[in-house]
Amino acid sequence: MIEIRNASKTYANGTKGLNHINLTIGQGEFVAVVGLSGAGKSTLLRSMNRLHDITEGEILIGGKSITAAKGKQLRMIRRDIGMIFQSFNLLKRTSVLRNVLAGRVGYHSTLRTVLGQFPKQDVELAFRALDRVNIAEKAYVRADELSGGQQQRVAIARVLAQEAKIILADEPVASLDPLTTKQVMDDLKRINQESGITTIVNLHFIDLARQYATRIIGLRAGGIVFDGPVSEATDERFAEIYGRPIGKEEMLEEAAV
Ligand SMILES: Nc1ncnc2c1ncn2[C@@H]1O[C@H](COP(=O)(O)OP(=O)(O)OP(=O)(O)O)[C@@H](O)[C@H]1O
Repeated sequence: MIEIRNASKTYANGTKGLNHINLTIGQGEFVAVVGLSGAGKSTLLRSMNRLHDITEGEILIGGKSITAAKGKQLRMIRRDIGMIFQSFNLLKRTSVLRNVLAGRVGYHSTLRTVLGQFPKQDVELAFRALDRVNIAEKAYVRADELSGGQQQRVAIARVLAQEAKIILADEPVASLDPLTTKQVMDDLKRINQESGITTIVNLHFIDLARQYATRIIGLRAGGIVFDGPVSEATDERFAEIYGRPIGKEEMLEEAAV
């Protein structure tokens, strides 16, 4: 469970990224966060694993305050949270398998991981993870030789190898074409359903949000302006979230034409 209590984030230059956010997300939910560029979607996601420090309030992960955690405590909380980025964030010149094994670094000493000494069980786990996203045959290929969609699958496999309980995906499909977008979203959804991993995805396209999420959170100027099931996220509500009628650029199906 993720609990966000009265969280605000003011950047050093005075910009308000988050404005008094209160939110509870239960284990196993699939949540899409939507809103215009600059609404605070990335700030919200990155605050959840403390890539950003909030300036007010508190965030609890599984009942533990990540806001207050330090050192080992912080590392232990972060071990349960997998991140997926628009730009994949892989070690490009390194094999797919090593990239997936990077998900295991939180479980071992730094020396062991620097030397690349992962136990046999980790390697087996990494292969199982690659299998779940259908790219086990690419294990020994260099990451930068894969297509964008395949690279994002490696990033998903890395999170699976990490045995994360929460996946935070910050615009995971923004660099992908429409077909690959659907494949990656299908992978995320299947993993959410099979393993009950809480999944929070920042999405630009509202048709994708409706198709894949069970709950939609709309942000505007750092605040929550909508929080409800997909059935309530009508075009009218989206227009309220965006502060204007929804346009073609917010629909994958139309943007793809
Ligand atoms: N490092 C930073 N320093 C100052 N302001 C920032 C910083 N990062 C983000 N902001 C500002 O905080 C607000 C929220 O940005 P954020 O990136 O979270 O929005 P977003 O909804 O994810 O938008 P996008 O889809 O464009 O990434 C914006 O006004 C943005 O300009």
